Amino acid sequence: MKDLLYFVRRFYQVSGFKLFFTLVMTFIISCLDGIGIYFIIPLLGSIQVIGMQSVNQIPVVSSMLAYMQSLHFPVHLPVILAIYVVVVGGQAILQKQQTVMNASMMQAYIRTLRNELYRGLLSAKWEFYLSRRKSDFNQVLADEMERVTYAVGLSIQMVLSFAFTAIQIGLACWISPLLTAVVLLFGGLLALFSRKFMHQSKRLGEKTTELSQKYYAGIYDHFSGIKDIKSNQLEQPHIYWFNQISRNMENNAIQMIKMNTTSQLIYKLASLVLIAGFVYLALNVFYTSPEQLIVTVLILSRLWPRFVGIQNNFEQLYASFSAFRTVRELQADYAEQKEPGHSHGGSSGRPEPGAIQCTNVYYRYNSNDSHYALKAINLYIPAKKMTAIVGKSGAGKSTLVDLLMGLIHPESGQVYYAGGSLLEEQQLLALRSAIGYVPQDPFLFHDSIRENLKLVDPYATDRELWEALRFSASEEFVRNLPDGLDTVIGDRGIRLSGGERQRIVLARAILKKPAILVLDEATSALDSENERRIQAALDGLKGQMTIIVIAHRLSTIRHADQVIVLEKGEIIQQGGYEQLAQESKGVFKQLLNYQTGA
Ligand SMILES: Nc1ncnc2c1ncn2[C@@H]1O[C@H](COP(=O)(O)OP(=O)(O)OP(=O)(O)O)[C@@H](O)[C@H]1O
Repeated sequence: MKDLLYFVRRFYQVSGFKLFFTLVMTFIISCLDGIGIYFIIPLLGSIQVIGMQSVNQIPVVSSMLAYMQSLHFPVHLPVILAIYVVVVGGQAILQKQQTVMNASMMQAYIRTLRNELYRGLLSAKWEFYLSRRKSDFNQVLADEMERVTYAVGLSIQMVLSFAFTAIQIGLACWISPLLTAVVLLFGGLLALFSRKFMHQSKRLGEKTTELSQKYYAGIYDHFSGIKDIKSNQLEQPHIYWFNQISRNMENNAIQMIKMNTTSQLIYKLASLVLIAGFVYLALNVFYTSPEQLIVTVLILSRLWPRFVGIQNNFEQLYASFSAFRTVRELQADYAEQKEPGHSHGGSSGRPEPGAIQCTNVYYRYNSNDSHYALKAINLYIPAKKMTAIVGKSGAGKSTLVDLLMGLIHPESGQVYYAGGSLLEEQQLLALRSAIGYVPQDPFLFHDSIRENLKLVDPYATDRELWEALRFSASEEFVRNLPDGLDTVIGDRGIRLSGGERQRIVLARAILKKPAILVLDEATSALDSENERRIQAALDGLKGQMTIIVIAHRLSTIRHADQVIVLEKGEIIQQGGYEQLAQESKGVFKQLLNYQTGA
């Protein structure tokens, strides 16, 4: 309920006066609806279905007719028909306007919620993404947001429904207090009975969330690993999985419909019993006149659907509780793990390009785990020099680089940047703007090479783009592509080879003119000729920017100013390439021997 109130409050904040306007409009529509209905009574009187005498005895109607007569309005069939047409027609026109307005309000609301959620998700720390399924973000942004918006619309409708029901109960009381009391009593008894349906709705709603999360996660995984699936002929188990989950979703939806229709059926049957009971009692016990009986049934037929509607809305609202909870939990999670710079709106100033120093840094991915990915790291990375990080697989190289880029934060120990100062929180984003990063598995968007490059500098000229491509030894192959810079490279750059992707991402990093260039196995997919060309280009950058390279192939770091050797998260060797190569023992020598075949 607390979550629902939060979303209703946000709706009020987003919609402002429009909400007020739509409430007023709904009130007018409802009044017109009521007038339209009660006008049927004099209409029946004028065509002599019931006597005009009886019509005048019905309180609301007699007041309406008296008012018309005071305005010198003749109460004849054509006049009554004309008023009826104007009232019901006016109601239909307003209803149409209100539907459009409601839809635009709901669309603005879902857009605002989605924007907030998306911005929030992007402002979280790196660690936040490590512990979550990315498909859950899709699921929340698409399905859960729809359910939340629908339920908020529903709850506002329910408030209005309550108000109209109250008005109608008032009118009904005026006409027949006893009858209204009996209807209310009956409605109250059924509301108690329907608690069972609410719980069932809530449970089915939770199942909907669970199944939809599984569905999104499965599809995301399958299409991310489609190459493995195809090459290992694993289509059948995946098709089977998809069939199963689709069937479960279908069953859940059918159960929901069955439950809704069962509750509606019970209400309908109850209304039949109620009306039959009334007719019987009215005619045989109270000897009511046929006119009174018609009016009685008319009131019942107006009030009862309102009870059923409110009941049905409650069921649907309960089914949406799981969506409220999922969104709120995600919001709370990313708010708690917000990256410091984002909370200050970031800083446009770059921290001075320069050295990085770590003193006694410890880091582990899980605080319950005894395994530290980095231990007692004491390290100095000089400005505008090339530092290489080597070590066996799992030694902690990528973790160390993530730490240097401020993606993860030490559990203990400190990281100093630039002129020996501890990075201020609001400078974190400025640090990132000074970093050019080329990862092991480079990511490119489904767009042209030009747009992929321009991501880091939207104002880059074609000359600058070609310069960056030349630097990363990509000029030749890009010129040979059918549309050159405008060639669309497919999802994640699938239409390029691994080496071509690496070179484009390197060109992108260079285009950013970074103060610190980080290459995480960035040349692993290159042939020796291209690798040699990039090596030469990187050598040319020494003295212009700080370069940090992770490399498995030791030939690529021959010209590094400093080599750091990691093992099990600790620095076990440190020094110049030649110096480490000349040591007779040690991990570096071992790695070198493996690679030279010695
Ligand atoms: N997201 C994570 N959650 C938990 N543990 C992790 C995570 N990422 C890495 N690790 C662990 O941290 C340690 C260091 O991993 P890291 O990726 O830094 O090694 P690496 O030297 O870069 O390896 P490689 O050369 O294979 O890329 C490993 O034991 C790894 O299992």
